[in-house]
Amino acid sequence: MSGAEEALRAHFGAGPPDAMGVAVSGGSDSLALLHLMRDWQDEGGPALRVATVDHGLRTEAGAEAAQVARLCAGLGVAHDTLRWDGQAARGNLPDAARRARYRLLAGWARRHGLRDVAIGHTADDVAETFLMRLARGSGLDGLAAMRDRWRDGGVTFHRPVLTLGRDGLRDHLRARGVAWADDPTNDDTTYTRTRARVALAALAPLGLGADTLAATAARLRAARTALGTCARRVAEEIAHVDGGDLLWRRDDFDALPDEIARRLLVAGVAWMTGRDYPPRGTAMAAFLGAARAGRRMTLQGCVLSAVRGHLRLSREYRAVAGLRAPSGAVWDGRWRATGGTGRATVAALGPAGLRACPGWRAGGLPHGPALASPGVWRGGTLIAAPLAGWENGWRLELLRGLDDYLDRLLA
Ligand SMILES: Nc1ncnc2c1ncn2[C@@H]1O[C@H](COP(=O)(O)OP(=O)(O)OP(=O)(O)O)[C@@H](O)[C@H]1O
Repeated sequence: MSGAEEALRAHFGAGPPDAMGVAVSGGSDSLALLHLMRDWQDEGGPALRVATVDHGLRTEAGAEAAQVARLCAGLGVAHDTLRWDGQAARGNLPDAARRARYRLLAGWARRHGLRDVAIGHTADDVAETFLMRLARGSGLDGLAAMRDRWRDGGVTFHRPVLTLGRDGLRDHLRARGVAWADDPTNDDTTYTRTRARVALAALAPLGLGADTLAATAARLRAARTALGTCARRVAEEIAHVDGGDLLWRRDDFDALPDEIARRLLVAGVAWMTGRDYPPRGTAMAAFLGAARAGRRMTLQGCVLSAVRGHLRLSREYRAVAGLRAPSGAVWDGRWRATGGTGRATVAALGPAGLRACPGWRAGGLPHGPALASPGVWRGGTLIAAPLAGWENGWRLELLRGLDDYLDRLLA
């Protein structure tokens, strides 16, 4: 067995799935992944099904998908082309395309009863990312290598060739006479990744090859995992949820090293807002400073305050003042009103809601969090405010609880 075959099989350990999907763009990395997986299938590895995403962004993309389909037909593997209507996307297009790709792949896998999907990131991708992050001044989290597997949308995505170099994978394809598609953006030096690739080639004579940098990034990933595990243990001890707020015991928080304290805050903000991307480093440093000083500060629509021996993270009223959702639907990404009868609307209590609910202090929430907390309204009239102590037949269910927060500390 070649080293590449061994590495690929080692990724799955003793219990590989019976069947799995492979995401193949037509580039060398994912084509080599496909061939390695296909050889394994003959020797008892998972049965394969392949998908290519046509993002509709380059004219050649359709032809490349058709080329992958032909190749799969030759290998006796089922192939599907998934199309994305990228016209609707705004903002950062490559990022939107990447997110859409994972969403489409997860949906495709679920439709075909596949719980695992392999993608072709390599050690070169890790090394290029490492250089790009160095250039941005990233710390441990940014420099750590990408995960070799993660769950999303009910599917586990695998990177079985993450420790292998691109050159070796290309040799594997050449030996089999397989041609791959070269994405023209790979030579376009307006892309940071292309410049990182060029820089990497220049660093090789120093002994700083892709494999060396990828090995360092893998060590940093192990360190990141260890810190995440410690942060989670600390949070289990000192954090709790009250209403929709997250609280940490202040004495314990103050005694934490900055690195752990920062992780507790970053995960708290992500938990509250549902955003995947952490705040910028400078903003986060200021937030940590405010936490240390017990000073009020707002970040990404969340408010940090020091109240009665606790640090309290709450939703900012301004961030949710305009949000409306029919009862039964999800409000602010994390609340659902149930139990009452008839149609109603969920919206923040705000000043009008608190006026309509004079006993709101009975709910135990401070004034700011009470303003931002959800109430149930009908035609502009408040009919229930369960978090402010007035249930009136309605319940408000928090869809992300403490466990979700704790899990984010490991992510
Ligand atoms: N159009 C596509 N169709 C199917 N799979 C794809 C497609 N594009 C990428 N992939 C899968 O994702 C893997 C990584 O590709 P690529 O490096 O372009 O991904 P990315 O996540 O967009 O990149 P980045 O590393 O810049 O975040 C490929 O090896 C392949 O398995």
